[in-house]
Amino acid sequence: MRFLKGHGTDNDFVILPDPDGELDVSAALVAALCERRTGIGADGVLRVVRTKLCPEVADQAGRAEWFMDYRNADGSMAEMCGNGVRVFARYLVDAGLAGPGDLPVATRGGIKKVRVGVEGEVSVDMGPATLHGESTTTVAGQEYAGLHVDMGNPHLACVIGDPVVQLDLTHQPGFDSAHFPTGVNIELINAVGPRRVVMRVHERGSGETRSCGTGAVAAAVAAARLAGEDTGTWTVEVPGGTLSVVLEAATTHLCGPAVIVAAGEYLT
Ligand SMILES: N[C@@H](CCC[C@H](N)C(=O)O)C(=O)O
Repeated sequence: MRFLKGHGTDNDFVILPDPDGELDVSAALVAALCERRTGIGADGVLRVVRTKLCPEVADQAGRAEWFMDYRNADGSMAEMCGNGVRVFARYLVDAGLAGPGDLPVATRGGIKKVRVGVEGEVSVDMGPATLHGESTTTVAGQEYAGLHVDMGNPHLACVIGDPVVQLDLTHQPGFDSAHFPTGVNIELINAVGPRRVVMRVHERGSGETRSCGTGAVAAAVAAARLAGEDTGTWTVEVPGGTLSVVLEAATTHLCGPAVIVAAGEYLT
């Protein structure tokens, strides 16, 4: 099975080219691919398939040729992946399957318009953030309050006073499963300067990752709200690098590096 490997600020993905929809990508296969010792190793899988071949997103087929079939490292499906869609677009352009410029990509969270050049950073119009009130998480016995931000997928974005670099995120943080019945991505955030935050994230289905694009937008939204702002450009520092988030009245944008680093053959 042919694969490529790519990442955006160290949020890494196995890319499976499947233009004609021939692969049977089970949850077990995804988990095996993502396993860091016995597999290729990744936070998730991006299957690259023509939208018209996928009944679950058939309504998007007239507007986006390619569907990002995203899976978390445990094999579960997610609606959206902000870093993933930027890496996905980088792959399409590098492979000659799409031209540089504005590229619509179908996702379970709807069509996302990605702007990708022949080289350089990749940005995406992430759509509006939807707020659903507040909730709490518990990390190593400490409870933190946060904002439920929906970016197509669910986030609990917590701006906290404790230094996030010192948190132990090796275990699943506690959360209110009545509030988040399908699970949640949890961001722990420090406001460190004007429109600048430091973020760590524990992702649903993948554990702690070194970056999360939808999470970065959720973090900017939560920090902006505390600052009494709802528009502006925010810098989000994650363990894997730096992302830029633009908050506008009607939408949000995410920008940062997205690179393809390897290609090969998976043998089992
Ligand atoms: N890393 C992604 C988010 C991937 C999906 C998430 N784990 C979920 O289950 O919702 C990003 O860059 O947004």
